[in-house]
Amino acid sequence: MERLSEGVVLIATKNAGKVKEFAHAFAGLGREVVSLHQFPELPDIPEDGSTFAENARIKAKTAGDTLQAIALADDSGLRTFALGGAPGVYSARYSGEGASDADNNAKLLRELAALELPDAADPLPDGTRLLSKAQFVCALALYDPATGQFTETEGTVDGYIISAPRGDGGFGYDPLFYLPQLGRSMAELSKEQKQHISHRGDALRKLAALLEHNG
Ligand SMILES: O=c1nc[nH]c2c1ncn2[C@H]1C[C@H](O)[C@@H](COP(=O)(O)OP(=O)(O)OP(=O)(O)O)O1
Ligand SMILES: [Mg+2]
Repeated sequence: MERLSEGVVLIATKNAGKVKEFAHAFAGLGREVVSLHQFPELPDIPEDGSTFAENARIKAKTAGDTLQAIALADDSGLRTFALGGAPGVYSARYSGEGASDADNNAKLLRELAALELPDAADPLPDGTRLLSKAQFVCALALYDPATGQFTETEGTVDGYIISAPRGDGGFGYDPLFYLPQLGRSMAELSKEQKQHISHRGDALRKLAALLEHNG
């Protein structure tokens, strides 16, 4: 098993989109990241918690204990107002186990269309409809196997689900998540802009503040 070198941050994730965002954020602090892609022999971690925070703790503890390294885990997802908060903690497997981002986005639009609700706000100039208020949530858990302690934060960002995808940046539900204050979808932002506004950026800044405060 590959040894973790000093100063490298272990991110307990297999999501390539998250890895890119953490790599960008930690590069600003002069740190490199490794993800679970570097440890293919580790079995998949069951995410059977009922909250984002619980799932983040499960992933951080399993990876941290197994690899005997401080581990940072991210459990995140989308809450859609018109769907009573769905897909929530089921965001990654909304359209079934092993679902692709495209499958999940298609299901989200199908479910919203089936409701036949009035739009949540006026359409965009090109006719794209704002179907529902929505929120991205990111729970972060940093776990130290030497002490058994967790440091945890949660970040959010509010927006709208739109009727047609925009942009090709980011990952997951980003092309369908519209930020009215920027007039763009999350997938139309640069890495810097996404980090500035996103649930993950929010949670990371809160984590940095907490670690600084706790010494
Ligand atoms: O910034 C984001 N932009 C768009 N979509 C996002 C974002 N953040 C989370 N999401 C969606 C993707 C996935 O459908 C679910 C996360 O599920 P979640 O279990 O936390 O991650 P995952 O299974 O992809 O990787 P892993 O558990 O190995 O970290 O929410
Ligand atoms: Mg997952």
